[in-house]
Amino acid sequence: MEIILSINAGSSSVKISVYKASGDSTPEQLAEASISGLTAPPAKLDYTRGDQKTKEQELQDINSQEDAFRYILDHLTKDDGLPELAKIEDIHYTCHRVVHGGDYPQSQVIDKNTFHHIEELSDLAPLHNGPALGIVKASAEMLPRATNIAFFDSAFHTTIPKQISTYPIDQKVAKKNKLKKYGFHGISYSFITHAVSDYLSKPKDELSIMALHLGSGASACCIRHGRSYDTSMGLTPLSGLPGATRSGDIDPSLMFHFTHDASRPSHSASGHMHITQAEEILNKQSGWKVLAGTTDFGSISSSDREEDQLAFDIFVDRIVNFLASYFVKLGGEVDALVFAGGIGEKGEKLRREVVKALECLGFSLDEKKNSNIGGRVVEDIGKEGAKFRTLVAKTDEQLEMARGVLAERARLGVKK
Ligand SMILES: Nc1ncnc2c1ncn2[C@@H]1O[C@H](COP(=O)(O)OP(=O)(O)O)[C@@H](O)[C@H]1O
Ligand SMILES: CC(=O)OP(=O)(O)O
Ligand SMILES: [Mg+2]
Repeated sequence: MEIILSINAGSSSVKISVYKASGDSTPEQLAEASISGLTAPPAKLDYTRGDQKTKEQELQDINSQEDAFRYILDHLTKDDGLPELAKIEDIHYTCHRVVHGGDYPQSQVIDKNTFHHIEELSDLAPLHNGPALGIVKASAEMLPRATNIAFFDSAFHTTIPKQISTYPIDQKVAKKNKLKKYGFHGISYSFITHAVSDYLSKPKDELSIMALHLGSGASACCIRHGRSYDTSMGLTPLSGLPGATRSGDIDPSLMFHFTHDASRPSHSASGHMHITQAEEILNKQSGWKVLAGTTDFGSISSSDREEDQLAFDIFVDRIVNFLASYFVKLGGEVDALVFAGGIGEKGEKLRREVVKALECLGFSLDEKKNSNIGGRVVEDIGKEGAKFRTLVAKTDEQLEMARGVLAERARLGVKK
């Protein structure tokens, strides 16, 4: 038996699942802990082990992804109901979600070389890779016997064709500085592709879907024949859809009119976090936080305040822009529109408004199904007789990574 710790560090949360695996069988989840609200303190802990559930326990002094990781590890090893993890040495593998993996098309065991390479990539995604590397370091120090494996959010998108991933800028500079569309949330899109392919009993390489991963960071993905063909995020997770604290797409020259200090280093620049004021403003001081004064899209959706409605309408408008474009890119051959991520899974009203906008294309919701999402991995919320399907998928990046370890031991060079 092997124990796998799967760590999903997001921009506002850290989710960690513990799995037990025998041989190459499907990993069995023993417990799941998540700390959310890192961008809107106090942070809150949710913990599930079997029937035991703790919800929204407020935590003090948890301010970063690394704090959250240390807290959860301590919580797991002290849980008497989790004898499999009584000793920290019992953990065989730690999977790390690393947002920016450059051109890595697959997961990698983290050794000195890969760590250094990921560190170099941090310049391209300083706000995302920094915290993940903090956790990798802490994990190497606290779990010296575990094998650390990095799973990249960008890997799923290495199939995007050149005409879509190339920015129309001087190609010498683009090549030298590795400036192109990478795309993110790929671990989630990979999970969604598997789950929908199973649900529809359609082989992955025949499956074409338009998927939305809507969480603190939000993105859309056009998946053609089981592979990423286009996605809304780009060089960094800033582009595309707006999010909890991110602007999403804007006119690039807007920043120079917003502040004269755009190119100055930001006060949160440190160590390998070289970030400018512009990056700080567009990544951390924009989106729902400044439009509506909250990063909780649930409360935005249920409010009739003018600023909340504006935030909500902006989101619907931007999502529809991408879906319309992806529908055309897929030549109308779409097996399903799929909602996922915290907002995609819980945002009943958002799903209703997005699908309403797509009615002209042949998507339609069943109101009852839309308001009664149960516990299944994939649920059909489309109206019977609609030309295209609409699904909700409970995405699980931790499980996707744990499965990846078991399925790819040989390539990764890790023993049973
Ligand atoms: N009932 C709800 N309706 C709409 N959105 C919700 C609801 N409950 C939570 N959310 C949103 O889900 C987001 C978290 O999504 P999640 O995918 O877990 O985020 P992360 O990007 O941190 O992984 C929260 O920021 C919140 O805005
Ligand atoms: C890539 C990205 O934006 O991740 P998250 O939604 O976790 O911030
Ligand atoms: Mg997430």
